[in-house]
Amino acid sequence: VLGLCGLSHEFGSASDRERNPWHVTVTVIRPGQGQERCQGSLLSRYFVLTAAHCFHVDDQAPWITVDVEPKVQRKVSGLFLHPQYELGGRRHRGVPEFYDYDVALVQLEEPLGPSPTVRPLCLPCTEGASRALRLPPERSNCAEHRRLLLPEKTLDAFFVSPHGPSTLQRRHVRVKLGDQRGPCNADALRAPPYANVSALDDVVTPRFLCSGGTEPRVDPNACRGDSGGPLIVTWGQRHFQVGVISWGVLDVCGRPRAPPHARDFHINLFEVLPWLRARLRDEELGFL
Ligand SMILES: Cc1cc(Br)c(Nc2ncc[nH]2)c2c(Cl)c[nH]c12
Repeated sequence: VLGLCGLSHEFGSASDRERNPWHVTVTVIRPGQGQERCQGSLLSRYFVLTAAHCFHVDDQAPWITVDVEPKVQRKVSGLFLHPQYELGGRRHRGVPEFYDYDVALVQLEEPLGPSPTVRPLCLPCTEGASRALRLPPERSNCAEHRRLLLPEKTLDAFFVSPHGPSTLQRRHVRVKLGDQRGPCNADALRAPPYANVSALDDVVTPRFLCSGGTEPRVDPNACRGDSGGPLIVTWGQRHFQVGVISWGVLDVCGRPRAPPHARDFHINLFEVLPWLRARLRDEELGFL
């Protein structure tokens, strides 16, 4: 087993990688068609979780590489897009890009870690997460994980942005749940590609978590290149992945004064557990 999930070194002199040992970058180089870059997270020795929209349906595993740390590039043996992901699935409803179920798993040719700079994030609804949450056996279940990690109220979380070749910056955001969820989701229709969309439900589905905006505090926004990266919740000294960065309303990344309707949308991992469980069955994660 890969030891303790979601553990990082937070002491002063720790490197960015020691603080975020689960962070990887996924690169797709399509022969003769340029390249695409996304972020991802290590969930086990062989599997990286990222966004499905980083890939085309005909992408091959040999075209994909995973950068674990500077100059450590790993080959890929498999690519698994969520079966219900379909970017063009709602074109007939005026939705040019539909990001529902925007998640993918990338399988590495060789196993990784553990090491001080390479370690998986805790995946909810696994035994590793229960241990990290320090739950007694009678509370060691998926409903309890969801109650603790994703309560129906505004939630502090963070994502990680690469800031140059070897620096990783944590961006602290608040996920708008509870009574702030509606107003956050409503801003989805302010995204330029959705100008002709009439119904909010055509774009925002129950799979999404919404962050960003200026209340109660100005949240940073994800850049397109941050897509696929993990949305992380901290519990004590341990870190848990609750979402995957999918898309945003405006491409205002990095700009300090983003408007209140600059929101980012993430796929809620609790909404894709059956797929994660099936694909990660042999990874000894101990799904609950
Ligand atoms: C992080 C991120 C990903 C994607 Br994909 C974007 N593209 C997009 N969003 C809506 C329709 N298409 C954006 C934009 Cl725009 C801002 N941030 C983004």
